[in-house]
Amino acid sequence: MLEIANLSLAVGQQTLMRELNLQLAPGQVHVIIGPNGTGKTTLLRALFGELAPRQGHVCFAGQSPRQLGAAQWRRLFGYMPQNIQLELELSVLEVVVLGRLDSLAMRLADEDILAAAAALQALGIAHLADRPLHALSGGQRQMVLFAQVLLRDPRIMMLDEPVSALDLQHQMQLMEHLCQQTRAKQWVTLVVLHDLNLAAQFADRLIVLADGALQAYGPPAQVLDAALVERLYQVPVAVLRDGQGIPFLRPLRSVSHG
Ligand SMILES: Nc1ncnc2c1ncn2[C@@H]1O[C@H](COP(=O)(O)OP(=O)(O)OP(=O)(O)O)[C@@H](O)[C@H]1O
Repeated sequence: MLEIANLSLAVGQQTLMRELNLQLAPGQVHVIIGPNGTGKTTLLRALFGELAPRQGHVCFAGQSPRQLGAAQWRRLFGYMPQNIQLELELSVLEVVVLGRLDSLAMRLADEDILAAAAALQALGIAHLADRPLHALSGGQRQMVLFAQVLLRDPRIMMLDEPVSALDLQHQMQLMEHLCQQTRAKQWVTLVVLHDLNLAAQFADRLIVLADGALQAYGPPAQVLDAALVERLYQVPVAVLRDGQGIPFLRPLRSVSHG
């Protein structure tokens, strides 16, 4: 269990999060949604230990970052930040193997190469293995960085807008793989998404952030409705539901065009 207790975050004078309390269970996909600039990335950075909380604390399996030490704490995480700009000469396979940098001790075992190749295969991008990273498209790079973070095999998986450059097929592939691995490996998974329909389809729990505070938390079928979305984004939406009550949202244009 990843516990977030009474967590308040600030950057300079600006308070970004007030008294956040959450208990995030292993084996579940938690999708963070909310408007631009509401602190989603800041929350991930704070969990990873890049930003000290102003108040409150986090702990995993009963242990705090202070008890574990910073290096050991970060070793719990697979973290794929937003918009990574990498102009590396390394090949795709080499970049994916770097997911195991902590344990490599500057030596590559066959098993590391095989694991990287298997991750590329599982994501349908094995054909990219020998290409230099800088020669890939934005979406291809995003899939490669996902493969890299998979190779860490963390306890806590955090992905910040991992599908922002992906086409529909690769969005579904990445999210399906993430859900399946979250169940199989019992990760505590946190994903930031802006696509509310993708969030509704794949989240076990939604974490809704706005105005520096938690607005709602729970299964999408319970949490996501027109009133919440209109309040968050000031956009009118129509909401349909499938047989399981999973909402499907359609934003409505304010001016009718005929
Ligand atoms: N290092 C920093 N110094 C000053 N302000 C910052 C810093 N990092 C973030 N902020 C501010 O904190 C707020 C929250 O930023 P954050 O990146 O966490 O938002 P977000 O919810 O992830 O946004 P987006 O959906 O646009 O990615 C923004 O107003 C941003 O300008």
